[in-house]
Amino acid sequence: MITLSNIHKTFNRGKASQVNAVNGVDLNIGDGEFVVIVGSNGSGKSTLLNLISGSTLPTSGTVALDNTDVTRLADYQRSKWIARVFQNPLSGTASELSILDNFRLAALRTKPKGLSIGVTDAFKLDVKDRIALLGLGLENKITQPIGTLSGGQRQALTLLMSVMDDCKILLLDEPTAALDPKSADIVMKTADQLSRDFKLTTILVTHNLKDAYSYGSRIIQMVEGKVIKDIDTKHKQALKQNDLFEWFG
Ligand SMILES: Nc1ncnc2c1ncn2[C@@H]1O[C@H](COP(=O)(O)OP(=O)(O)OP(=O)(O)O)[C@@H](O)[C@H]1O
Repeated sequence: MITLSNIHKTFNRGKASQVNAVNGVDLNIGDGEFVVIVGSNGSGKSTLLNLISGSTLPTSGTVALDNTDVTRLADYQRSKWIARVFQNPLSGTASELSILDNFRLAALRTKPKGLSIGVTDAFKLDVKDRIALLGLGLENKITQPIGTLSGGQRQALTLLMSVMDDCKILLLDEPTAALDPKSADIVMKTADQLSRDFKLTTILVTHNLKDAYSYGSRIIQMVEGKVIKDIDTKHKQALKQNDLFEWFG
């Protein structure tokens, strides 16, 4: 589903501030894998996600999604494959608009410009059914401005909205970093459930090793822009949580 071949990303090339943020990464991620990327600050995790999403283009190397070379495609041109959720719960939604209107906008994300989606009874029912899956009782609040919800509720809805339109890849960049433990738990469980229900290929960047252990089918460690450890599904299954803490702690 995702193939990175000898990817490099250098910022500020030729200047004193030059950084080799991603430094020769080869990675093959198969359909339906839940990959967790861990590594210390500045090791290149977010840059790697940006290279996959297209919000950053590589200095060299290639990116393929679903066997299509997308190396030179911008992020909006990759949006039919990719949904992305960031750290800040405010970044994925429009505060003043109702939950329902936010879902309407999300449904339009990858549709041709000029297309509109009316808030029909069928659409409302579909949104309510999807929200009910979260088990947070938010299906009865769909006319409420989304800005009135807690960060965790909002992030769970952002996740749900991000997979409204048949995308295949879900990129999660520290989606729980700004949340309290209970909200973080809800968001991670939602991500896991959506990933399974929609058979998504998911990549999570996190500093939380417990989440990495609980949710990852594969765990990758980055250091200085390189992948230095890649624990595949078979080895992950045999792994104890403590092993992970010893390696990365
Ligand atoms: N747009 C940019 N311009 C210049 N340098 C950048 C840019 N984006 C990232 N970098 C640098 O590239 C390196 C990798 O950054 P990146 O954000 O990918 O690391 P990270 O592993 O996600 O870190 P963190 O865990 O702190 O979020 C860092 O040294 C960072 O300062």
